[in-house]
Amino acid sequence: MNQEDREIDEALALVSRAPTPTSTSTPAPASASAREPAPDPGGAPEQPQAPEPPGQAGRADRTAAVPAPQARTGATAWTEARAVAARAGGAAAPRTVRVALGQALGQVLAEPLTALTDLPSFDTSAMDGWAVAGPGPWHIGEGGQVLAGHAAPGALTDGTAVRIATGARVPPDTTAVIRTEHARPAETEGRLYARREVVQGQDIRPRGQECRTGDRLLPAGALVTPAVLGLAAAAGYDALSVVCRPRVEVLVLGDELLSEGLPHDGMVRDALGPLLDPWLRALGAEVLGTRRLGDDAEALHRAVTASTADLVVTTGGTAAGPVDHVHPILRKAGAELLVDGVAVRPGHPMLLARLEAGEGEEGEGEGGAGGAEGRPYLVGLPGNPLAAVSGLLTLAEPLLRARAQQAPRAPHFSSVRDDVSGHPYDTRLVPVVRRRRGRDGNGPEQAVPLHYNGPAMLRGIAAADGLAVVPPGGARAGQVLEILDLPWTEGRFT
Ligand SMILES: Nc1nc2c(c(=O)[nH]1)N[C@H]1C(S)=C(S)[C@@H](COP(=O)(O)OP(=O)(O)OC[C@H]3O[C@@H](n4cnc5c(N)ncnc54)[C@H](O)[C@@H]3O)O[C@H]1N2
Ligand code: MOO
Repeated sequence: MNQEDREIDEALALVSRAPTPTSTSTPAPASASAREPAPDPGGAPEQPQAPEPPGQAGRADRTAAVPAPQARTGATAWTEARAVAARAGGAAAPRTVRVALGQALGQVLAEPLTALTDLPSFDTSAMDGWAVAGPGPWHIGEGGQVLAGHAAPGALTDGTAVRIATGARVPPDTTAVIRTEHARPAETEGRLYARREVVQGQDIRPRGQECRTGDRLLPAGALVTPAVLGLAAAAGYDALSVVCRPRVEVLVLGDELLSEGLPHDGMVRDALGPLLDPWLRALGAEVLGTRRLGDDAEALHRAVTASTADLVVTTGGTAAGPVDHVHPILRKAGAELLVDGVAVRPGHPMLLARLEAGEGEEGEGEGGAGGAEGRPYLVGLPGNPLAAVSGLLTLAEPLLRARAQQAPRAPHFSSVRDDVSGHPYDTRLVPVVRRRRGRDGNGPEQAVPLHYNGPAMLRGIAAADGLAVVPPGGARAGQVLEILDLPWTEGRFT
């Protein structure tokens, strides 16, 4: 490891001493000092209480030897949970809306983008220079110059030339454009000579070269990127039909949460309200609001049943404690649990439920929030902050993407630099940073597992580029793992 790596490792508190794949606690980072608490595993699963499968200790590749998670816990397997969430999101016909171009960024086209005009819409000069007709030398016409944005110029007669600007309409009967630097005007003679051979049609962009009116430029479902906005504008659009952003309401539960200042008297700062709103927006949602409800079951029931959102996201209250109200209120609200616990660490108490249609929503048209298949959903995120992030990426993201008609994210893979400990039966999601090997940083890319990845910690994820999907039993250094990109680092692992 070079000096720069060492410094960054220290700053990010990377795992630089690799844990063994089967250990249930990871060592403190190499940079650990007296400032740090006594070896906080900071990442080892907190509850791998099930015994290691006999005779397998120390092996990372023993996935096949462990019983199916369902058989052990009733929890849904991680990949299946994501698939269930995606199916739920895709169940409803999409709502669509027409928005001004400037508002369409990041949304998905509800209709194909069809050219409203030929592009270019007239024969265009590709260069600053001279429009010429027929073979040279050419008589320099009296007509001045042809500029972009001006009305149709008159036709060129054979043997004449006229100055022309890039983007200007080419006069009818022009046979070529000669770039300024390839032309020699003899002002006294009133003639233009070419410095090199002139090819018929050179530097003229013919009308319709890029598309003809009615050509399909992009399919429905394409993501509106800045480039798509540019293309749409060029093709004549002032507004676009897009799939509506899924509406999400966030309900933050817990009497112990503070919204400002330092933690005190057993109270902690709400880390999830500030995190979820922008993260959900980055996933393409319209966040209707974030409300703090404390541990009030009645208020939670009212908020869930009255919500007009497509997706209600709750935080905390998913476990079986005395004030964990999410399961009881879902029962009371007649909700259908689609996922009740996932075989993933952290985050295993996460859940997904289909709610009854909200009041006044039943009559909405096809694809409305209350349509037969358009019922709203609830994703219950565990209260531990990294567990909540795990639930967000496992359940909320696939559901929102499908609801917004966005294609599932293409999986990325990267090899891990260090051994990563695993849960005996469950998938682990571990924050990683991207690094390139080699002195000049031009070697193959690697994912470096970060320390401080315990369920209650955000220190690792805050420094991360993605989350590595660690199979049951862990992974060895060099093993290729799927990496979940974070919305703000999308594509960095490609
Ligand atoms: N007997 C069992 N207890 C627990 C289990 C279990 O299987 N059996 N699972 C543990 C796991 S794993 C998790 S994760 C949590 C999930 O608990 P809840 O979803 O009910 O969350 P809470 O109890 O409300 O809170 C847990 C923890 O997180 C803190 N928290 C909550 N909300 C926030 C927030 N907005 N910002 C920051 N921190 C938050 C809260 O203070 C607690 O410390 O259950 C375990 N228990
Ligand atoms: O430990 Mo809990 O895995 O979901 O945070």
